[in-house]
Amino acid sequence: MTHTASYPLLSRIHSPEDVRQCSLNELPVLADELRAFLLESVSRTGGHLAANLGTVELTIALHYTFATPEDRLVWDVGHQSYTHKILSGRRDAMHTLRKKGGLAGFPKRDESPYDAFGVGHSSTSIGAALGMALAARQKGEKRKAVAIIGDGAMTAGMAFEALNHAGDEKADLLVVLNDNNMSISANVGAMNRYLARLLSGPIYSTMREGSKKVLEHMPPMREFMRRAEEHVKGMIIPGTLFEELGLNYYGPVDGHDVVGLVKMLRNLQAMDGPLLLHVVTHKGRGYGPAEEDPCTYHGVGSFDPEQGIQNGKGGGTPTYTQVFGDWLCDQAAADEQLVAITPAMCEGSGMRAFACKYPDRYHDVGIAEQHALTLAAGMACEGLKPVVAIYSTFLQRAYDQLIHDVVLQDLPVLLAIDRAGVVGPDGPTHAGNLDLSFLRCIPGMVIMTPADENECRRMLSTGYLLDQPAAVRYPRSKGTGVAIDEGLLPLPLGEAQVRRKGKGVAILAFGTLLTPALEVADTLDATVINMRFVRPLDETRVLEAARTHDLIVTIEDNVVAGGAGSAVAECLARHDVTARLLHLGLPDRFQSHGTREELLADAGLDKAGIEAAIKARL
Ligand SMILES: Cc1ncc(C[n+]2csc(CCOP(=O)(O)OP(=O)(O)O)c2C)c(N)n1
Ligand SMILES: CC(=O)[C@@H](O)[C@H](O)COP(=O)(O)O
Ligand SMILES: [Mg+2]
Repeated sequence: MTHTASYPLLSRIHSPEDVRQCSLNELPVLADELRAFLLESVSRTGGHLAANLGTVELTIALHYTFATPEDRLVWDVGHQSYTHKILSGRRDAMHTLRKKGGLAGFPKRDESPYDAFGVGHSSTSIGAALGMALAARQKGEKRKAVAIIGDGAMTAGMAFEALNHAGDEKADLLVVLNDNNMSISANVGAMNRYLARLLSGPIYSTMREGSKKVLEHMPPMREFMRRAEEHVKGMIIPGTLFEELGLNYYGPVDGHDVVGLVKMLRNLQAMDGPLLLHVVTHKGRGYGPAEEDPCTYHGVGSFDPEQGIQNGKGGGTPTYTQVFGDWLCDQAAADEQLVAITPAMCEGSGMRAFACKYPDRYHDVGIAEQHALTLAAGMACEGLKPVVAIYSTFLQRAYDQLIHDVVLQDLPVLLAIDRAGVVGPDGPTHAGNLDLSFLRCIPGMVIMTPADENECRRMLSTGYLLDQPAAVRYPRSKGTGVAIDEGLLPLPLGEAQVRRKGKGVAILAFGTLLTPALEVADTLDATVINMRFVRPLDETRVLEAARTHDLIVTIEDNVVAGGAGSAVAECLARHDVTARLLHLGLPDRFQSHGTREELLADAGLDKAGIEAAIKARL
């Protein structure tokens, strides 16, 4: 619960309507209280901290100015929407953030009428807000649609596709570009440099104070624009890229001056047509450690704000991500044709060491998954050996590029698919539950599911050495603690491994669920086969198991529909072998947020669930 003593003004706010009752002078006080509340709350629950600290004033100003929820606020990614959640009636539930049954980490349409659009993946805001604006126009409804998008999210093709359309449609849309000069790590690309030029160039430097004053004192914008539109815009920033795309550009303005923001937004509110407001913010604002190191404070676990996050080396069992990062450096040392590509997820994918060691062979393409795949294809055409490290959920966006540009041309690109299967607190937008299903149907792909970290390393070597497209998919978790080979030894392609010989039941495990499968097998005296490859499937082992056991159980951390178990069923059907089959996997619905362990247990994929399901079938 919020302590009234600590947050006297914030504790009076139960909805945006209450915000709108505040005087302008109270808004900076509200911002201070919100920032303190955010730090206190997120340091306990974990979540996305730095981006939220940076958008406090902007969020207050938006709710203060616009008639939400009638006017639509569409947050891009949504990792910066905590102030929005707090102001729209969810303050007292913030302690449940990202926990099972609690508030989602992103805006979600069924969580609140103020969440105009469900998000999690980047760069959808302009398209969605444009859709809402066009719908309002068609229905004859007068309301604003506002997209709030970061400079990182602005690097994606989707954002440009929507801008291109918006400028042409002349729809009633406001795009607020929240420019903090950061993605998760440093932002990249020519667009980023262009935005920096807008901020540092002589025009902005000399006009900054002047233009701010012009805007603060100008009469209501509609009237003003009628009188001198071109003149004023010319005074602020002439000829921006956004103007060329058909949006009226305003700014850059200070995103931490809440009163100035309100005045600016009120002016823009009175204008029609597509507008873009360039707002400059500081990621991590107000909390020293996060201001200095916004990357570390982008997404945090719980920590003591007095101490800050302690980045000890930690030792212990490595995560699959770390295993990939180590393998990448070792493989790069062994082969100078190796190049590595990330769509803006350097740290999350374990590539920081590689990026420092091999800067010329490291390519952060921005939030551009589609481009990442096609770029890799182009490099492979010229004899390089690209490794694309990508989260399972974000690979969904590059599906056509994978099929059309990589696999159809049989190019040797290795996908290191992290965050496969159950992910956890980020919820369904970030779940990697579908990849086996959507990869398995692509002719010519090799798909590997390591059961432990050593196998992960060996599978990466296997995929790398193949002269064809290959994928290794691994979860967001620590390994099992097995010893890891130092070399770069491949595995025999398409060969499963019998891990336990039993009778009656044969468990065919794909990936890290081998561990609970082995535990269950000890109780049931079942055979366990570590299948390793979803494609090519070890058909010999599958057929043999079917012929010598009463029940075949397939286990995977992918949805059952179309997953690895389906591959087994198809194999049996193809060979006209009849067997009793039990498919264990993720359910045929989107799983909500919670810890990985909770979500696996909910799906019946912990030891107890697996055992119960098999016994029930027996
Ligand atoms: C399609 C997709 N790719 C990658 C991500 C991971 N991701 C989340 S936030 C983020 C950085 C966004 O930068 P920006 O829009 O500038 O927001 P900031 O964190 O700086 O406020 C990235 C890469 C994502 N959510 N969606
Ligand atoms: C919002 C977003 O997409 C990322 O910040 C994501 O939450 C990172 O997830 P990991 O913590 O698994 O790297
Ligand atoms: Mg940013």
